[in-house]
Amino acid sequence: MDLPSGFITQMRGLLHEDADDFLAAMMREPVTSVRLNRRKPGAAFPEAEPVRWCRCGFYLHQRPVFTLDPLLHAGAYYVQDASSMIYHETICRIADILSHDIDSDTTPPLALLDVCAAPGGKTTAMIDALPDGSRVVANEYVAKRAAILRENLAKWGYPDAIVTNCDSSRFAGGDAFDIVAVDAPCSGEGMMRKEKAAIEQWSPQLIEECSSLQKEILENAVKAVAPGGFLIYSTCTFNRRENEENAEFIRSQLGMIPVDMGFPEEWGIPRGIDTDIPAYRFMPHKTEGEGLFLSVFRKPGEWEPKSLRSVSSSHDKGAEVADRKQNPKRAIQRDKGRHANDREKKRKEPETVPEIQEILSLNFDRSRYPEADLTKEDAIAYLRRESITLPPDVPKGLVTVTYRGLPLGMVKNIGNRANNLYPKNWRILMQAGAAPQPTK
Ligand SMILES: C[S@@+](CC[C@H](N)C(=O)[O-])C[C@H]1O[C@@H](n2cnc3c(N)ncnc32)[C@H](O)[C@@H]1O
Repeated sequence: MDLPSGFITQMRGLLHEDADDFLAAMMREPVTSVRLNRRKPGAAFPEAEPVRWCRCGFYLHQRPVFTLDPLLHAGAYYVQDASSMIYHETICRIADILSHDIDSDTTPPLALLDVCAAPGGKTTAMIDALPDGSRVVANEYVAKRAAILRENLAKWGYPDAIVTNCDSSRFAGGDAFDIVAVDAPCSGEGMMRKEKAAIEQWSPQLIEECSSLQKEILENAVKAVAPGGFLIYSTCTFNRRENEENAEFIRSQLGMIPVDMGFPEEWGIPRGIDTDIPAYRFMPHKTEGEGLFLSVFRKPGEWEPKSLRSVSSSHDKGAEVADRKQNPKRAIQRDKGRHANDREKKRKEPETVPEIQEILSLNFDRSRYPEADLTKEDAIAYLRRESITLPPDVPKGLVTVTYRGLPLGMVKNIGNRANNLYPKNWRILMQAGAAPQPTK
């Protein structure tokens, strides 16, 4: 792997005597890590090593063929770079600050907006650190990526999360959210070990373009933060222009107050470079994981735990929130159609097939349908959308299929076989038997 010479020069200028160690670490293979879903327990990785800054994160010695693990599709864990898992601890610490503010031992449910959310790694990490009942809006600007985000969040199962597909300007104003996260599109220098494209696309001009897009997103995002609420700004790049300089922009131009998250020294996370703003830089020669810059800010004003308005509570409604803003007339007509559909559906019950989002949701009423727990082989066949055969004692009709007790989806059991109702566009294409890869 040849790093761009301009990038090497930039990093030598930033890191001085540390630069050789950094460049050597950039040549090493990335490590594989996973984060467990605290609300869907069931996954276990024996011999995994804990990630210091995330109690539910683990490094693996081997990279399993994740696609062929039904527990991944059930939402029991997420494959995530260890550095990004700092979002979990960041939300834990923000929640502590907020409960302290109101002299309470517990944090009330919060409203959180993730402005740049796809594919959903940081959203799911934040969800796991939020108190139950918190409302989450996960937004993604690129429509195709929003579809992946919707799938990943559905699998994670948190019921009070919605997905939107908007420009960040849609959120400017309203002061509605206790926490707003901007994990900004960036030049991706921190991903060079994992993604060849990050090397190929690198240029000083790209850094400039990213830096100004980030400022635009940040200006909008800050307007969505409630008084006394928090803004988290992160990138997966190393240059100061997109990192410390934008953190300075947030403080001086957007009037936000930097907050030190106080991560312990023994976690070994380097601080920001040439700045008095408390910021963290995950660097591969210091911390096990890819590059990440993180800084946290607070909006001036008194925080009140009141921000749970105007955020609806199902994935589907979420899509409509986005739609409605673009075309209110069409949304109203669709509403009329929906009420008629609801009546029709009621008449046809119990044949109505629940949406996959509902089946995977932690709120799914599992007593509504009989369940069949699948072997790993059958679970993979199910995820491939093949028809499977259930044991003879399973009732005919709609059946929830589970793997190690976690719902995967539904089938319509007709006795000698069961028709597969897994969503077409979610089906896995990989054949069984692919070999795991060593990671270190
Ligand atoms: C660093 S990625 C987000 C990764 C995500 N937070 C995660 O942890 O899984 C940045 C995201 O910003 C999106 N994006 C691109 N252009 C954007 C824009 N103009 N406004 C907001 N987001 C944008 C990208 O499509 C991408 O999904």
